[in-house]
Amino acid sequence: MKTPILQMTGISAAYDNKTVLENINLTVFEQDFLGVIGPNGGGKTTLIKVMLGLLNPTAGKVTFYQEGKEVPEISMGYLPQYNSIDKKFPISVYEVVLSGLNRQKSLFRSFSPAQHEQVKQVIARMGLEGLEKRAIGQLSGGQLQRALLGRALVSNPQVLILDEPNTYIDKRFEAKLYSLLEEINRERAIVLVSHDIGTVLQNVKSIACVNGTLDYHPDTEVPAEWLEKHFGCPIELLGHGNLPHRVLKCHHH
Ligand SMILES: Nc1ncnc2c1ncn2[C@@H]1O[C@H](COP(=O)(O)OP(=O)(O)OP(=O)(O)O)[C@@H](O)[C@H]1O
Repeated sequence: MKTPILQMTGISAAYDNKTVLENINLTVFEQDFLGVIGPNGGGKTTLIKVMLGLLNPTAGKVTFYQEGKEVPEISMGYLPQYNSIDKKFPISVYEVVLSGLNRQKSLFRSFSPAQHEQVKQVIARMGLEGLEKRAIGQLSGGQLQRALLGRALVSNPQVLILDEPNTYIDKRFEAKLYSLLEEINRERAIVLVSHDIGTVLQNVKSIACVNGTLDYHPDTEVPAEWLEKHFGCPIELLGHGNLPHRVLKCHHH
């Protein structure tokens, strides 16, 4: 039996009266690995902003659960889109990861020794030892991604939300990211937004396709017709490694 931790019911969202999401229903379960796919501008980032409470919906509600009981909130870690990061901001790797604990710190107290220990452990887990003092502007894309993943994870959130993490790194490092995510998913739910349908289908447990409205698929045995219908593009099934995966055919919008 799957236990829900986050439920969106009848959610609509808009910017300046322009509706971008309409009547969305979606449940994220404990240990879920939900892939959010959809065309450019379809509303994927808007969906996770509503999940995170960064954008108020114009209709509907988001409900959170812990051990099956409704609670006012759950802890969520967030890896934002690459282009939303100010790489000139003068902050070190250590400070970036530490900032993931800001919500757990009382206003006029400094961080506790236990919290600094948590930061050190996460930095080691992300393979960033030795880079603690380096400014984020002097990191490679992959290192910056791991620092921000560390920030998202350091508070031990119940859900980890990643917006297009593949844009940080080149293809060679993508496999490393996904094995790290597989490990993280043993401890918590993950919501992954990505353009890359092929990679998503190989790694996630369930799929939501967002294009103004949302269509949910409870597993990754997604028929090509379903993807074509909801993604709005023709899609082809390809053999790739041990797993079949689907890619977009050449097409024009
Ligand atoms: N802050 C904003 N103000 C006004 N309109 C916005 C804002 N953010 C997004 N939009 C618009 O809302 C729609 C959905 O955007 P959103 O970023 O959620 O889509 P997306 O599916 O994440 O796109 P992409 O795949 O390109 O990242 C788009 O038409 C976009 O132009």
